[in-house]
This record gives sequence, structure tokens and C-alpha cells, in this order.
Amino acid sequence: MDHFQYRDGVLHAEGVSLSAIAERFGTPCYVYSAATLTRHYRVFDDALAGIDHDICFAVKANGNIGVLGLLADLGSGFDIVSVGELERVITAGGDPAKVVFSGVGKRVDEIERALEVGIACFNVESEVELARIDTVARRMGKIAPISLRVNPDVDAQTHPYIATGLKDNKFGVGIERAEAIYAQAATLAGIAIRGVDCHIGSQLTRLAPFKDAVQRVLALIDRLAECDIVIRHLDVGGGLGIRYRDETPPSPAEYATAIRDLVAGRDLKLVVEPGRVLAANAGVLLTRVELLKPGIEADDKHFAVVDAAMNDLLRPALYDAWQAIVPVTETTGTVEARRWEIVGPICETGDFLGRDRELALTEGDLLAVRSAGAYGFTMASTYNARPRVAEVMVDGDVPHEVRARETIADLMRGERRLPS
Ligand SMILES: Cc1ncc(COP(=O)(O)O)c(C=O)c1O
Ligand SMILES: N[C@@H](CCCC[NH3+])C(=O)O
Repeated sequence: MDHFQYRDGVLHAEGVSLSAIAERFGTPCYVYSAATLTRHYRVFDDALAGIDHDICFAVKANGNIGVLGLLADLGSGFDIVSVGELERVITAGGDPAKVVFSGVGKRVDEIERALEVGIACFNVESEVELARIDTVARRMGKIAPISLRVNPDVDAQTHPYIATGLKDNKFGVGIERAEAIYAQAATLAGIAIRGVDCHIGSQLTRLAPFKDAVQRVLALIDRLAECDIVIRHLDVGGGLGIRYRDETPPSPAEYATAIRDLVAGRDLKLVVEPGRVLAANAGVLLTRVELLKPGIEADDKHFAVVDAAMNDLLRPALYDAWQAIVPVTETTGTVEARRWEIVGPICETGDFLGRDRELALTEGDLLAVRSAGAYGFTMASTYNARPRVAEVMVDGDVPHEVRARETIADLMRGERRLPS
């Protein structure tokens, strides 16, 4: 069930109207539904019932403390890519023992902090990184649990900027080199081999690439067993896509069943790192129409300038991504619909949230950009000296401000003129 529904003609997040949220917290603002997040987590978790598994939510999709705290309370672990994300998890009450640490450039201080709090596993992305982790761990008198992120060289059939499992991507190591690197890892006193990891891309809408990747990794696990290298967990990364428009991705249950069938009968714990599929459709970006700027009628290109921009939601500008834009108050037919370019006030031609959208608009109208709960706020910037927006989480009938809107003073914090 969608927790963003029209009631009496007004779009609600659970029991609270988005117009009331705009009134109270201002616009633009991200609005999340606690019930949707909970349901998405449970659907995924239930789909994996029966196999030993950990769901490690990808913090990069949504790192808000309110979101992480809710997921932590549901039992979620976390996939992080920086010490900043680790501190967010800890602040939110997440369990470091359920944290996996991915990323191609982990710094020494980040490795130290992760060892200090006792994370579950480092997803190692290169031999040089393996050596670095070993050195740091030995210096600290610790043993670092690791998985090697292997690159199974499958085509994820997604946007090239978010495909990560091809040979020429920067991520992981070529699967053909993995045995030699594991053999090397087995000799290192600061390293304990735990698993194998792969992540082939994001917004995947077909099962075949996932299955191909898992099969290739399972074959590697068999080859490693022949050399007495025991792999205890298989981390298949994240990447399950969602429906933004007309995509037909597999359901979490179909995805989980497919992977479960492949690992059935093996003594392996399954780790998954979903981001988008848990968070995207649990959030909207609420924005207000500032100005309507009709263009030349013959060109049929008219601009609705809204108060949110590419700095608040980058996906349309960066990937030419399509996200639904809907009116908060259902239109009554008094205003004629026409096709609008929904643009922000930033000085970039690429500053749009949606193009060619048929909407009946008046100045001051509220719009909701849907599917904005993942890679929305986390990719926001302060370009054009625009403070980052508020985040509100609705839980039943109560809207909670889980992040206050930044102020102009926040933007200038720490800056100063040269001494005169
Ligand atoms: C290593 C890793 N794990 C998990 C994710 C989460 O991906 P998604 O949001 O597509 O589920 C990503 C991002 O694609 C990633 O790079
Ligand atoms: N930021 C991307 C996904 C990249 C995933 C990073 N591993 C998006 O909005 O779709």
C-alpha cells in the first residue's frame, strides 16, 4: 500500500497532508513516511526468511539520522563508504557489528575508526587497500575481517554512470585475479578472510545480471574451497531497481528467491546492501511554484520555476532521470493544463526537475516530486548559496522534523576574510 495518497483532494503522507507540512516546515522540504520505510524493510526481510542473512542498508541512499534510527530499530545493518557514514550509523543507534565498509579509497583514519568500533567486514577493493588494512590492523593489535569485492564483469544494463560491475569500472578487482589475492590475504596477520563481495550497479530492473554475477562468485567460492580458503558470507551488494515511471523491476521477493535458489544448500550467510529499493518510494520532495514563465506559444515551451532546484535533487540533472511530479492539491479543472518545464532558480540550463510535464499550474501551487527518498537529500549541495532543505518524517499522524532547514549562517560557518 502506498502511504502517499490523496485524501479529500490533497496528497497526504500517512495521516498528514503535505499542505500542512509545507505550512509548518516551509518548502522545499523532503518528506518521508515511516510506515513505508518499515514496510519496505519488512518485505525485503520476509523475502529472505529461511536463509541466514543480514540486510545492510546503503547509507549513501539516505543518511538521515531519523531514517537510519528507524531501520536500526528494525534490525537493519548498514553499508557505509566513509567514516562520516559510520558516525551517522553510530549516532542513530546502529550496531557497528552489522556494518560493512565499501568504497575504493578508505583512508587510514577511516580504517582505524572502523576497527576501533568493530565493524562486521571491510569490502576490500584492491590489493593496495588490503595491504593498508593489514598494516593498520596489526599496528592496532587487531584483526580486520574482510571480503574481497570482485568484479564479475557482467553488464548490469543500467545507466552507464551507475553500472559498476564491468571490467573497466574502478570498483573491485577482476574476478580472475581473486584467487591470488585471497591466497595473499591468507598470509597476512592483520587480516581474517570472511566473505566475497560484489555489487554490479544500481537501478537494475532485470534479474539476469544479478544471477550471472552470483553464479560467477559462487564458482569462485568453490575454487577457493579447493585451496582451503573458507568463505563464510556472500555479499551480493545492492542495486535492485524501483519503478520511477514504467520500469518493471523484479519484486524483492522475486529477487530474493532467485538468489536463495542459487545459494541453497551451501553453508553461506547472505548479505545484501539495498539502498534505493528501501528508501526511494518512501520519500517525496515538496516544492512550491514560485513563478510561471510562459514561453513562445509556437515553441510550446513554458517554464514553471519552483523553489527546489538541482542542488536539492540532482538526479534529473545528472542522469536525465525521470521522477513523477504531481500536484499536492488535485486540480479542479478551473486552470487549463499545459506542458511545463519544471525548473529551479539555479543558473544552469541543466537545472530542471522534470521536462515536458502536463500540469494545470498556478503560482503558489505545491508539487511533490516522487521517489525522492533515495539519492535525494544525500546528493544535495549548497550551490548558489542555497541552504539545504528540511527533512520531515511522518509517523502516523505526526510529522517529525528529522533535520532542520539550514540557515544562511550555517552556510558561512568557518569562513572568514583574510586578516587586514
Ligand atoms: C557498494 C554498494 N552497495 C550498495 C549500493 C546501493 O545500491 P542501490 O541503492 O542501488 O540498492 C551501492 C550503490 O549503488 C553501492 O555502491
Ligand atoms: N546516485 C545514484 C545511484 C548511484 C549509486 C551509487 N552506488 C542514483 O541516484 O541513482
